[in-house]
Amino acid sequence: MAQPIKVVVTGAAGQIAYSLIYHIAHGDVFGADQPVILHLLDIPFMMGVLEGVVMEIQDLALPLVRGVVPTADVSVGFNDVDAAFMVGAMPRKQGMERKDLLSANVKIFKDQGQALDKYAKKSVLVVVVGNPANTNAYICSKYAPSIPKSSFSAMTHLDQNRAQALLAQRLGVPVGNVSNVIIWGNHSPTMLPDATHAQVQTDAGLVPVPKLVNNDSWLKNEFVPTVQNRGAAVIAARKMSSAMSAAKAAGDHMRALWQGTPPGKFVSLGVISDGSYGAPKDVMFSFPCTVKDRVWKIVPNLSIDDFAKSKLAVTGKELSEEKEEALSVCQD
Ligand SMILES: NC(=O)c1ccc[n+]([C@@H]2O[C@H](COP(=O)([O-])OP(=O)(O)OC[C@H]3O[C@@H](n4cnc5c(N)ncnc54)[C@H](O)[C@@H]3O)[C@@H](O)[C@H]2O)c1
Ligand SMILES: O=C(O)CC[C@H](O)C(=O)O
Repeated sequence: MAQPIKVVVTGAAGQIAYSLIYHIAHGDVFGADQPVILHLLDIPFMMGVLEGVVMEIQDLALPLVRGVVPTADVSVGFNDVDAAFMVGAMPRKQGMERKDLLSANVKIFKDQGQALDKYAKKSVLVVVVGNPANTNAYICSKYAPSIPKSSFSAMTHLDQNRAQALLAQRLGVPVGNVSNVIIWGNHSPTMLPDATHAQVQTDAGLVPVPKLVNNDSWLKNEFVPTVQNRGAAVIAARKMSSAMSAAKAAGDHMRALWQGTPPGKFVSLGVISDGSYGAPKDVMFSFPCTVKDRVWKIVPNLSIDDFAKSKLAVTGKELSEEKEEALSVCQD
């Protein structure tokens, strides 16, 4: 069996981590043969709660767990880690604007970027979940200059899963038969969920989703806003931010990075933009990607129509504005 890898989860006493830790410990993310040492980082006030989480991990009796390190000290939490789930941040509550999160959370990612730079392996893969995820990932990477920018990504896999599930429901097919839905841009209501290149596995082979849906108005006027606003809908119903589905998506995202994407399949990742598809450069923009040997590549040459182009411009502009605001918060 392989040597254990060290995996840090920040915000380890919180809602998302409570589900995410199980996925990691069970082998759903890094593989059924990959032992893990779990580094669980939270703030000093949460150390009591974290003790309870550690007891529960022990009581899971899962064979892949080879150690658990609960801590409020970044030099311990990030020490020599191979993979990092950056979850620890304030979630939006009902009545809060998404923008309220930026000033509250972005400084956490500056500090933790600096800590990753100092203590983590240089080969670490960093997935940012805490909101605003794309801009936090940008800041985290900026303050960790010794780690390649391509090792940082922001999670839009929850939006991808939401879009995939909505299409499966509309078409009356199993969700696992739908693939290659794309999330473009920011993990925010400006994102573009795009079914143009999505496919359904049928008995007759792969069939394009737009052909099966056969209703452009539904795709533009219902599918897109439903996915864009799903996070807010969950908050309105639960009075708390999505957690079980966010944890599953964080595992899906890291699994794609760690184990690669199947032939012909895309995964949406918020990654440093090279300006592909007219996106602004040097922001963490969600693109369709393939992954091989832990290296992602933006899928080239996909057709995008005028509707998509106009939406990409809006979400790109939002990301550029968020980046400027975050940089100014970090200078305060
Ligand atoms: N990208 C996505 O799709 C997505 C989806 C859902 C939620 N989120 C975001 O994930 C974040 C976490 O959500 P949650 O529901 O788990 O929140 P939560 O409040 O339940 O847990 C957050 C945890 O982070 C901890 N924390 C705060 N500052 C920290 C720091 N500096 N270092 C380490 N830990 C710290 C808190 O003490 C708490 O235990 C939120 O920002 C939320 O908006 C993102
Ligand atoms: O705060 C929000 O609007 C969304 C919270 C979370 O990112 C989600 O998508 O469920």
